[in-house]
Amino acid sequence: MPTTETNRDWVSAALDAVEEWVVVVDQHAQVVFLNRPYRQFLDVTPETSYGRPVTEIIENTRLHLVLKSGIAEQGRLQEIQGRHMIANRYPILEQGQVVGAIGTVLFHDTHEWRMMNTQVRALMSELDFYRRALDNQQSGARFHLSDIIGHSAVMRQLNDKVKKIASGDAAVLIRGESGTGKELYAHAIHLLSDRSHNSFVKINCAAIPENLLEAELFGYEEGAFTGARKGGKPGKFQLADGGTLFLDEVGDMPLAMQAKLLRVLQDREVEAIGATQLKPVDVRVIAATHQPLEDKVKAGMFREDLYYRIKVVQLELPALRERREDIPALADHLLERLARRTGRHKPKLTAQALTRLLEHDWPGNVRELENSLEAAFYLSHGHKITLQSLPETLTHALMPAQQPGHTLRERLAAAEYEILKEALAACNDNRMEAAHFLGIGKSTLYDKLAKYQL
Ligand SMILES: Nc1ncnc2c1ncn2[C@@H]1O[C@H](COP(=O)(O)OP(=O)(O)OP(=O)(O)O)[C@@H](O)[C@H]1O
Repeated sequence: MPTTETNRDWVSAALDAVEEWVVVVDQHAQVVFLNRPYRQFLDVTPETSYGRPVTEIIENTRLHLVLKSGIAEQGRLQEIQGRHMIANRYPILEQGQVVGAIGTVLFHDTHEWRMMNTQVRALMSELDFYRRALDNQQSGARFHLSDIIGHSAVMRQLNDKVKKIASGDAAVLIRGESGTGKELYAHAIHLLSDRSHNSFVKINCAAIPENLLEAELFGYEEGAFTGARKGGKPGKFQLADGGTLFLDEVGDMPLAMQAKLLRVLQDREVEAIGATQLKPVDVRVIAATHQPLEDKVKAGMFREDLYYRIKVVQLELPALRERREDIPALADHLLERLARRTGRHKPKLTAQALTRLLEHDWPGNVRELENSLEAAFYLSHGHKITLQSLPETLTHALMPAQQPGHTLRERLAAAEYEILKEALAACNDNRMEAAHFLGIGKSTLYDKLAKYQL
């Protein structure tokens, strides 16, 4: 059994062998140990340094402060003899009492640190690239119900409903404003269902030109048209066979395609373009929309029979402003995700910044929160996100009416803001109706609402 003395020698020898510089102080902030590389850099010996106050031996040290606060400091910049270093400092505890402190200097020069950081970042972005490529290839569901953040009453009710309906085969229509998490829920339902071991396939009905949508959905046979791929191509329905097909932005599907989709859903058979035979498919459909489909049905732009077929179960996702109590947890989760992706520390939101996030109306919902935090994350210095690091859309969300200017442009903007607010109130926040009421197009209204953060 080695004695305490030989143990101590052994530990000193071990600490001398590492590249990092190590310093240990007692509870009076006097040096009790400096490893050899650190002694060489400081040009001291044990005889000239041990027992002396650390502040006399190491320039800009904070070990004496760590002794007082009992709080560790990590990754701090420290300048010694004109060189910048990255230092870590930890209190040493014995039975809950601070009995000393230990400091390490990781990179002796910020250049060394920057090189390392650049390498890590390059690796992380490479990893991100391959992860995304893999996701696209598998086209699978990635998000579980547990990945959906929200403990507000409305979210708890929603999640209870999801658990009840997920296992069946009923068609689900997910409704909610843009960025509320409709796709996330589609993933979660698939993963909770009996189809989870089969494919989850997504198609965005708004993003694919009308003339290509049929081929995308139902596939084509070899020679079906000029330019058709040799061997043909399976459609999303065939790819999702046994699994789930997620029809995003279903409200934007052209009428002709709606008729074909309805037939497939009723007969459970698909006919690829150029095929002579129908093929059976077993697909559960989850559709999503940010538009009021009833209005589209009334306007003759969406088939009523298809509407009833896809909305066997309806899920209404709340806007973020209707569940503000979830904002702190969501912000924390999104910052954690950013930190993991970039290999940086997760910054903390200052109280002021958090208050601002809680006040904002979030027309773009969780996606807007995510984008705002990402911008702030890159703008912030150190470990904090302050009010100043938030994007201008949040900090300058002072409405024109609150700050009426003098110029014609400012006064017109203030009047426009008031008119929009009144129209929304008169139409119970129904944007389609408000656009109609004001005699402007829907997209013009959306642009104006975004401009004034309404
Ligand atoms: N409750 C939530 N918890 C965690 N992240 C969320 C939540 N809701 C949304 N997000 C994140 O917000 C972003 C937008 O979500 P998603 O794409 O599912 O919204 P969407 O309603 O389908 O939007 P759109 O209608 O514009 O397609 C995603 O990055 C998603 O991960």
